[in-house]
Amino acid sequence: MSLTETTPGAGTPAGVEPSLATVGLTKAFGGVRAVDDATVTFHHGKINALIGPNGSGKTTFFNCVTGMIRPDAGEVTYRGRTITRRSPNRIAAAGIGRSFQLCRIFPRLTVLENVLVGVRPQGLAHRLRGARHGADIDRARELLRRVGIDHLEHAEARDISYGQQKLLELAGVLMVEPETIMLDEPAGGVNPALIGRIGTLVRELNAEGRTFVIVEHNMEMVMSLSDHVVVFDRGRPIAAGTPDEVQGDPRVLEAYLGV
Ligand SMILES: Nc1ncnc2c1ncn2[C@@H]1O[C@H](COP(=O)(O)OP(=O)(O)OP(=O)(O)O)[C@@H](O)[C@H]1O
Repeated sequence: MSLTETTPGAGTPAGVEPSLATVGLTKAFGGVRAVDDATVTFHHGKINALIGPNGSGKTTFFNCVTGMIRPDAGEVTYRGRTITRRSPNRIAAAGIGRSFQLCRIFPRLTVLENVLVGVRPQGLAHRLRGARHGADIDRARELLRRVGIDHLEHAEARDISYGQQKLLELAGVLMVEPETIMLDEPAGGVNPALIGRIGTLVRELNAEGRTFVIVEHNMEMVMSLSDHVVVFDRGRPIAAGTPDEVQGDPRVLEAYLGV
């Protein structure tokens, strides 16, 4: 029996190129196996979603694959190359950008400065100094325009709405031109109008060639946006496929509803 048949989420259909992938990824906190022997493949050039009930290990999975925490066991590859246990900077340099469940912005910096600090991986002061090149500023402004908050360029980040902060974080991620973008709950705590804008941006950026891996609880967004959905329960994938396939999967209903 192939890996695809035994492990939901592990395989890639014919004609699909693997993007980010894990084999046997495991991370425990004390007695809790937050990610438990997870073998998952996301698809290059597609909008992938990672869903699952609260506490099923999605954020821990993101943190392991982006180098924020060290997995206890398992392999992470990106487009066929191993990136297991690399530092977050090296993983970013490999082409993977990410956002956080609770926005990571500098509240007392302006909106424009927040985008500029994404350009350089060193300390904050150095990043700001180094980023004051005209070309970087032009690009930061262009990205703010793109996400629709250019009118807020001089505002301090703490003074804009939470949804606008999510858009700001996305602009910061785009500043380093990642090939693959991982978003942790882009719609969480965001009003419906801005959720719509985030969805449209994801679609546009995907049409331009960027791969997405999105953790999200908003099922309407996930099902309307995604090409490929992986479902986690208790730290491991229990189903994977198109939105229609996973919605009809009894294992998914059981995980969500406990039926
Ligand atoms: N730093 C930590 N220390 C101890 N336990 C942790 C830590 N981080 C996560 N956990 C535990 O690991 C499990 C998975 O948590 P995780 O946040 O990865 O799930 P999630 O699917 O992202 O949840 P949610 O959808 O609620 O954000 C939970 O039981 C959580 O309490």
